[in-house]
Amino acid sequence: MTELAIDVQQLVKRFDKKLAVDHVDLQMPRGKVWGFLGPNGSGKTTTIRMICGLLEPSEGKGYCLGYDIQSEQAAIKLATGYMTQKFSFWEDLSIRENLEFVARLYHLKDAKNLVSKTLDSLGLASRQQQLAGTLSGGWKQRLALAAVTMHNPQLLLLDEPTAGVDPQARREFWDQIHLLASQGMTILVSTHYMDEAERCDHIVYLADGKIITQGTVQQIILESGLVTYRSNAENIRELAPLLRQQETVEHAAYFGAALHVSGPDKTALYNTIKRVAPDINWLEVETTLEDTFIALTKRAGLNKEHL
Ligand SMILES: Nc1ncnc2c1ncn2[C@@H]1O[C@H](COP(=O)(O)OP(=O)(O)OP(=O)(O)O)[C@@H](O)[C@H]1O
Repeated sequence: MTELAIDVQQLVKRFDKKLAVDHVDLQMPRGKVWGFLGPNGSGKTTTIRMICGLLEPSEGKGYCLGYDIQSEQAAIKLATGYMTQKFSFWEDLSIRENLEFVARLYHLKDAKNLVSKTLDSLGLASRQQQLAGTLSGGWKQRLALAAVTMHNPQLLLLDEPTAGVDPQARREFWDQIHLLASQGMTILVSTHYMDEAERCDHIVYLADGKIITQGTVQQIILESGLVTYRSNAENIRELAPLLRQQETVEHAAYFGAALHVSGPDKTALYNTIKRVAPDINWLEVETTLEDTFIALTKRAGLNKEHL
């Protein structure tokens, strides 16, 4: 068994003239939870689809669980579970019937028992007779997770699995993710939520198809070299646009009622905020992952309106 769950080199995907994925290298060890982050359209889904053999790369090569992504797609499909952004079910079938159908698709042995076990482990047993079409977002997502893990894949690829799901359901979903990881499953999950990113062993940040940075949360924040000041002053909203125009300010963004101002040079940043907003109290705070990603996206020349 290879040590790397994913080992791809120089992956490129072009859709006509659009370069969706731009020479991506990924070496992901087994048994870890990796997070895929990046603005909308940065290439996360396209990369995931190439890794699991659903999309032919324009260039590059690689292996998923030791299988060649360009010639061994069938083996990859059996060894992975892929939860797409818009997972779908047979709405007129019950939860149990949906899972039994999936079990048959994978030719799983002793399907009835396996479905019962899966229903129990994901807390779905009490609702097994409910029609999938009548489930709320959180329950649908649980059903989707059951469907993609029932064949006991070595690798789970989850594409924004918690989008539109309430905080309680998101937390429970992440408890399941960590449980599966503790049982040896490797998990790659794309997300826009910072709290979810912080629950990953390793983060890969993409912008415009390229990997901008990767590492643990601490490494990414440290390597950004950013210093951050915060103010809760009442009139700070009036000053924010002016602060954003300053050369030494790399980003200024609200976190609730507080304004975070970040830049790479501590002295220059402090001098700037004291010049622009002299009567306001500023407190140096730890740079957050969100501060870092906003600044990195800007460094890459990718404000949202450009995407
Ligand atoms: N089948 C396709 N045909 C043409 N362009 C595509 C196709 N699939 C993706 N793209 C383009 O490739 C780029 C990357 O898209 P992708 O869906 O991989 O981004 P993403 O990071 O997953 O975005 P999101 O966070 O919104 O899901 C986008 O500009 C998208 O419009």
